[in-house]
Amino acid sequence: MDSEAISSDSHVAAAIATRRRSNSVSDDYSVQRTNDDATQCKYFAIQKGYWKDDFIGRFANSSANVAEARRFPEISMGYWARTAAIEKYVRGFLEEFDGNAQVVSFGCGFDTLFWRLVSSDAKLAKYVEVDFSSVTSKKIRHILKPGGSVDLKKSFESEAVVSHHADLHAGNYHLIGADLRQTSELEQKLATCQLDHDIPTIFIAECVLVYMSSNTSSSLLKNLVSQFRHPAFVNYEQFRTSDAFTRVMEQNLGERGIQLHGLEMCESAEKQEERFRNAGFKSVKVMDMNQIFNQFLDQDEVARIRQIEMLDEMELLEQLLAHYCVVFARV
Ligand SMILES: C[S@@+](CC[C@H](N)C(=O)[O-])C[C@H]1O[C@@H](n2cnc3c(N)ncnc32)[C@H](O)[C@@H]1O
Repeated sequence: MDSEAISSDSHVAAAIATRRRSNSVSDDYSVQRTNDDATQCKYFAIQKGYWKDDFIGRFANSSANVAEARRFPEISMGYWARTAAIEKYVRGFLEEFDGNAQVVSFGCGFDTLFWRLVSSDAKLAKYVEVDFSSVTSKKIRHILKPGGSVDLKKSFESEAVVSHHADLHAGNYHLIGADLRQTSELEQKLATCQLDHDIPTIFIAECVLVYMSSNTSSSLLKNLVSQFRHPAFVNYEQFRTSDAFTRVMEQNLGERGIQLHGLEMCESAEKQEERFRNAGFKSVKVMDMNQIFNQFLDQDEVARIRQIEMLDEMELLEQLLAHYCVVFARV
């Protein structure tokens, strides 16, 4: 067979594989793997000194090399800004209610915010993390594995009880395996965490809602407003999605079998506002990551971040930050 035929065959095969993946469980598998990317990028940025996290080393693969494109300073700055912004919103919320408040993290991946809060003596009533069972079971293994210099179990109020390999309950910390798109499965699993529906509760979705259809994420938000008396929501995801930047990103993700089913909600601040207001949230603030970087976050910290790896030009960073946003919504 000549080389052209081989290459066109492999093109066809790749296209068929992508189409198959997009409508099957392997689509979910590819989405779950985005957690590995986020963890490795955060681990890389932390090692560079962008921020301090004593816990991520338990979850990251310290021997894996981060792809060159993910080692650009712009990428590390973006990860720093998103982590810092979410942490600031959550800490502010917990302080506002003197710790008598709960945190629920949807699509938590290997996020370490629970440990960062507890180790800094932040007060909270309950912390619940949710992800696909295949992700939570891995997270549980990392939490419980012996050895290492940091013992994650030390942060728990009581001994960890694991069920079905995918759920862990330990005092005020809970990690549960559930598909956020499956309403009754999610509600059943959340019920095992005995959340108090009457106290203030902040929900986090860091790069998660975009993987679900707009209808599904909208009904998830509506359910929260109807079930919790004082919910707040901090959402980080793509933004300004109708230009070439997003098309290239979509194409790259598509080649890895990842579809962004909820991208239409990320088009503009108006779309985000509409989604949260329709779900019953009364106040909705949308900031793109340039605003987060230059106004919302501590400017001494921003100055320190800028020194770590000096950029020759700001255009790429500004372009990247313009395509992500944080939404903070309250009832
Ligand atoms: C890009 S990763 C982000 C992980 C973490 N929030 C962070 O920012 O480091 C997306 C996460 O959302 C989870 N996720 C996406 N769709 C989900 C669903 N329908 N149900 C449960 N988890 C989901 C994935 O498994 C993955 O862990």
